[in-house]
Amino acid sequence: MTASRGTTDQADMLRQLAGNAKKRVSGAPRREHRAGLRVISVTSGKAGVGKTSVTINLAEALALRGERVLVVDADHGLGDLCLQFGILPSYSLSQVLANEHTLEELLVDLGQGVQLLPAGTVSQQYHSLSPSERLALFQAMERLEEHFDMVLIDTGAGIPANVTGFASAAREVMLVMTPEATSITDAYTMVKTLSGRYGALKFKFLVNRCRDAEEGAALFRKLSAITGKFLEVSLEYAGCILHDELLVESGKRRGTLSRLFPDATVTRHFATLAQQLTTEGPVGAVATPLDPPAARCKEWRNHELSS
Ligand SMILES: Nc1ncnc2c1ncn2[C@@H]1O[C@H](COP(=O)(O)OP(=O)(O)OP(=O)(O)O)[C@@H](O)[C@H]1O
Repeated sequence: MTASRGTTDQADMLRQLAGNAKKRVSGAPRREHRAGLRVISVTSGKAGVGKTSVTINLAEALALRGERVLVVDADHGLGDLCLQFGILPSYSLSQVLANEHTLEELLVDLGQGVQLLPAGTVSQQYHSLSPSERLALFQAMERLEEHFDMVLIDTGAGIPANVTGFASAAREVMLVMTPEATSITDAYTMVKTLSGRYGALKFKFLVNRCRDAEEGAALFRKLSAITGKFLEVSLEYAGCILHDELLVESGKRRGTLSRLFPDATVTRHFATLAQQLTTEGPVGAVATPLDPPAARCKEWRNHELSS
């Protein structure tokens, strides 16, 4: 199959998929306050800044607000959520792609209204998947959409294509950074790469491990000033999470803040972040490079399929 033929086939398939998705959405019972599924990638320019901690605690805070949340663990590093929670998935993605099991069977119930899709090995192998396997993966992910209100994708760090591919698979990108010397450079590189590679135009920033709120806001102002000079992107400030040893403690105990420390200040910060996200609606929308009518209908972007 030639590349252009493959692209046409995929575009046809996507149009069909988009049509099906539309039908499902209009026919499926939806929570009244939901405008539709929201997919947010949580990513960073650098490893170890707290993506996984932010993802899982934000997921629980969202679930406590009544959202049905799916966490996609697309990080195959040490921050792998399965490793952190001591979970051994029953099936692998290759079995799903071979139609031996469904993606639903791969889901792990983390409790508190949060489900986990352990996809770490997928992101590792992502770019070795054939176009038809990638299509099968996104089709399978689409089938999950009616079960959830929010999807948070915990990606790996940095700019390898397997990381940025997952990071840009969502309409919204939340970049996590910390107040370290290299943080601004790393975040800037990530914004430049994502916007250059995928046309991502808006990002939401969360500063983690701050001393105080002013430190987070100051860091964001610096980053905005630099990106404003060199890049045509829109940045939004999500706020900051203070450095708090309770996060380390909850990680050690393989738990989460809302379960272990429901009344702690840092737990309230996550609740506030969840509240902002649910009340303000989608932010940081990513431009869609695909055929517009098909792309508009899809929350899981399939940009790789067109290449
Ligand atoms: N706000 C915080 N205060 C104190 N410690 C934190 C905070 N956020 C995260 N940590 C700690 O920092 C360490 C790294 O966090 P985490 O694994 O979430 O980072 P990550 O960005 O997902 O890492 P990786 O890139 O390796 O996947 C963990 O020990 C975690 O408990």
